[in-house]
Amino acid sequence: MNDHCEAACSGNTSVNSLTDKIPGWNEELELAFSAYKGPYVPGRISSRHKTVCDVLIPGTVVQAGISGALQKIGKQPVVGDFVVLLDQPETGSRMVVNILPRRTCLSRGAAGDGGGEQIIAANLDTIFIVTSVGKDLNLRRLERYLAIVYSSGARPVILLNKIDLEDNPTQVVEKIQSIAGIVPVVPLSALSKTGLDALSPYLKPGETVALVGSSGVGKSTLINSLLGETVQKTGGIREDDEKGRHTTTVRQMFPLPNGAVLVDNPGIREIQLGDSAEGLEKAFSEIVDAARNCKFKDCTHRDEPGCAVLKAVEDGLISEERLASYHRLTEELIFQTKKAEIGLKRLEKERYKQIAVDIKKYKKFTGKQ
Ligand SMILES: Nc1nc2c(ncn2[C@@H]2O[C@H](COP(=O)(O)OP(=O)(O)OP(=O)(O)O)[C@@H](O)[C@H]2O)c(=O)[nH]1
Ligand SMILES: [Zn+2]
Repeated sequence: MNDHCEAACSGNTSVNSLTDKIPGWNEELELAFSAYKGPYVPGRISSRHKTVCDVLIPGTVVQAGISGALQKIGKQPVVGDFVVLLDQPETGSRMVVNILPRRTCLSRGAAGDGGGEQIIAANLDTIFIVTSVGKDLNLRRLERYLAIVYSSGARPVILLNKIDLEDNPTQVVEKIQSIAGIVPVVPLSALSKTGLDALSPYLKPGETVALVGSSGVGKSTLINSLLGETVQKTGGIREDDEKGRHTTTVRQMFPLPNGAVLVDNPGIREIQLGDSAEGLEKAFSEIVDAARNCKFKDCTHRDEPGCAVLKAVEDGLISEERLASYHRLTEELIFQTKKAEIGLKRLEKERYKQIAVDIKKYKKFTGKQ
């Protein structure tokens, strides 16, 4: 009996054996997968290429295609997805046929005219928002990341890296904490490996953790330090491994010895504010709380009379920068939503145009006017 068949067919023991072999596997997934029998095996997407995926199955990583049925309904497996794989070793065919329910979803506003959302990773438990001391530290950028991470459903943790270069790290942590609310801020040095112990509560067995943050803040260095080996190139020079090549296996999931897993790929690194209305509210919860007392329900907190948010700014309870940042991100969100709507309307218009052409053709064909 081969490894994955053993895992898929061995009844009650399968949850445990799969938890060991597919990081993040749990009873809920087991239940969702129980509908599948026979040549189906469970797996987790460790890397996504244009038309194929690398799938972690018990004991190994295999490459698989995506079933036509799945593509037809517009379901695209992404890094971190738990999937159902139709495995037929005798024909050498492997196909992702379904995606098991996602716990969390990291998305971004899709590039291009259509607007809309694009899911880039799934089932992330925690996202480390990495920043570093010095000129890279930008509170406004952190607020943006917080909004994105909140809306993904993952738990945000801010890492302040390169504290070996800072005389007063506590002061910098306090500054960040002023915008982070209840989100933990962890000072560390990825290079000299100080402070890494504070990450262990988030790197428990079965947990999936991704890293976001600007170029040069030390994400690759941190991954290498946590893994104790050089797996990611550092120094900001990165090859484009995904360029149309389907055969290279780009490592994007890095299992830690204890069973936790780090996820790192360019798509996650480059996230932007997408459909993050809910995340924005969580990232600016003190503004949302104050706004409950505004006189007008649709108050924009700019110049309305009876605005409780402006009053809180006046009283020094909320900083002007925070409110300005909230306004800026809200505007951005409205702009993106409008862009998406315009894209949809245009599609609709094109569809109607086509219908009109079809009707004309039909009338011509039947001789009716
Ligand atoms: N002094 C100091 N330097 C660090 C630390 N962590 C990373 N660096 C340096 O910062 C530079 C950038 O580090 P990377 O790990 O490549 O940064 P990155 O976030 O992966 O950058 P991209 O790959 O461009 O996204 C390298 O020269 C690292 O050696 C640290 O804790 N202290
Ligand atoms: Zn108001």
